[in-house]
Amino acid sequence: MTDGATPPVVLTVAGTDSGGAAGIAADLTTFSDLGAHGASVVTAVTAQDTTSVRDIHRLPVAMVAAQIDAVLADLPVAAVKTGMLGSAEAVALVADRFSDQGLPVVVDPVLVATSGAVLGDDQLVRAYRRWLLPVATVVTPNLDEARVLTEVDGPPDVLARLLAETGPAVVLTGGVGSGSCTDWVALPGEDPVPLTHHAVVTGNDHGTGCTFSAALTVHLARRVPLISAVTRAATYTTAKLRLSQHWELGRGRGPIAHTRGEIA
Ligand SMILES: Nc1ncnc2c1ncn2[C@@H]1O[C@H](COP(=O)(O)OP(=O)(O)O)[C@@H](O)[C@H]1O
Ligand SMILES: Cc1ncc(COP(=O)(O)O)c(N)n1
Repeated sequence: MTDGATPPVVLTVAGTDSGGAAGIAADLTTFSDLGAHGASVVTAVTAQDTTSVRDIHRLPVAMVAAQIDAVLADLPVAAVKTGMLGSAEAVALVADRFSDQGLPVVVDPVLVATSGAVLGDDQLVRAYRRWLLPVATVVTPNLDEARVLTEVDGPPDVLARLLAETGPAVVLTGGVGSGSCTDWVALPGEDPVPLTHHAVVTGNDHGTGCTFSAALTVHLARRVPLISAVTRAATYTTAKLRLSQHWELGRGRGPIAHTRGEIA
């Protein structure tokens, strides 16, 4: 982007993390870092730190709707991502509002926090399957989320293929092996493709999935083709993990960097 040019508008519909690692904090800093203007719709407020989620306050669905409507009525949104939606009603609302906008819709099906806290129940999982996956352009579950969504306990490529049969492209993230990570990309009706990159050995990975899906959303807003957008989002996420690799923040899984350090 050249200085002074109007940036693309990217919208996140997600929850807050009081510890500043995941959710809206991760999304807005990533949008900003990658040159997009971030709009944000808050679905839930979490009292959360690096060790746990202590409490969750879900906003009334009418307030979530009012925020979405305010943004859509005024700003030229180029792509949207969803994070923690918090209730089946919010999932249905988001599906309804974005089904006919003609925008890339990236769905990060947040069900469990890095700390292990459950952020979505069975009803929410059913709502994802019924309403939001059919509307999504790309869904970005990790292996646990893919298992919950498919109700199948298979390997990542099989789960990616199964999920892609429900409509969206799938990026099944985060198979961290010895020295490398493999994300599986599946398009409906095609063989899943593994994308492998360097793994950062760190305990500071709270907010990693949000950061990845936010970066992916910015690239899709700029109409970068999917495989290239996934590769660039993974490269960005890896650089941020490298930056915070040795940080000592919090007593649990520390945050992925949202600072602008020296990024190779
Ligand atoms: N230790 C790591 N080193 C490098 N990349 C990682 C590491 N952990 C996750 N990633 C990458 O970050 C992105 C988000 O993955 P993931 O950790 O599965 O998200 P989530 O927070 O939803 O579990 C993926 O591209 C994944 O490969
Ligand atoms: C508000 C909110 N949104 C998303 C996540 C998931 O992020 P992570 O998987 O890194 O814990 C989270 N913990 N809190």
